[in-house]
Amino acid sequence: MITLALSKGRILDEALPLLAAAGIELAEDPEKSRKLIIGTDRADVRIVLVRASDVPTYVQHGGADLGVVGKDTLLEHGGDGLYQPLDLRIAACRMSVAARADFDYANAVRQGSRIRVATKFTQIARDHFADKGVHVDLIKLYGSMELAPLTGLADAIVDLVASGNTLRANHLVEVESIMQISARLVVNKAALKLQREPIRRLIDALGAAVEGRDAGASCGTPLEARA
Ligand SMILES: Nc1ncnc2c1ncn2[C@@H]1O[C@H](COP(=O)(O)OP(=O)(O)OP(=O)(O)O)[C@@H](O)[C@H]1O
Ligand SMILES: O=P(O)(O)OC[C@H]1O[C@H](OP(=O)(O)OP(=O)(O)O)[C@H](O)[C@@H]1O
Repeated sequence: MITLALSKGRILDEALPLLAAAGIELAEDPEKSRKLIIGTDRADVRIVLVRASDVPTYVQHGGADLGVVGKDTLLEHGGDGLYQPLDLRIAACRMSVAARADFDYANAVRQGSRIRVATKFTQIARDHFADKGVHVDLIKLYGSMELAPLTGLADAIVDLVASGNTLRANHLVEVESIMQISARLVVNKAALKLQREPIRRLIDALGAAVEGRDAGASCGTPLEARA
């Protein structure tokens, strides 16, 4: 049996078409069911539903053989015991620094001021500001980061940005992009040794599904617009 960990919401929504293209259909709709273990049309593959931030933990400790997880979550957790064979290019967004329009971030950086930064992504933020040589006081939050600069809790935030709608709705501006983010397939290293053939086949099928989807998406796009 191969166990794949997924989280409900955007990862599940965007992973399902890839799984289908790789020949795996879920036996029931996870958004409608309260079940946490969902079978598939393949007797040797099952899905476990966990919180997005728990996916690396499940895979690292063998609660699942594989998982789909955002690069942000993976960097925060650390990659110990995990093999990362595929960028699935789903749940795409970027990690950015944002602040109120009246906070002069560039000037604060230039002056060497200490900046108060609120974020759920403390590891990524710490590494980013250390690389830049910027002094920061990090304030750990678990959600609604956008509120922090509006209430005076922080000068800036480090958060995920996709359309930019959340920042705009809260009158914040993106002042620096840290990195592009997308979801990765992660595999338990020990499981890969023990079940090499079936797991390898699944990785290859998902890799082909990603390539097929992206080749299909670029068909019909004018050549000059293709990346
Ligand atoms: N607005 C967005 N657009 C596209 N991808 C996103 C967006 N926000 C987050 N993501 C990506 O999707 C992943 C899963 O996000 P999701 O909102 O489902 O879980 P979460 O709320 O961050 O996790 P948890 O429930 O464990 O706190 C994130 O880790 C990130 O990689
Ligand atoms: O640029 P946008 O398209 O507005 O997307 C960015 C928002 O998406 C994520 O939140 P999400 O919707 O996942 O809510 P959550 O963090 O509360 O789960 C992220 O934390 C931002 O708030």
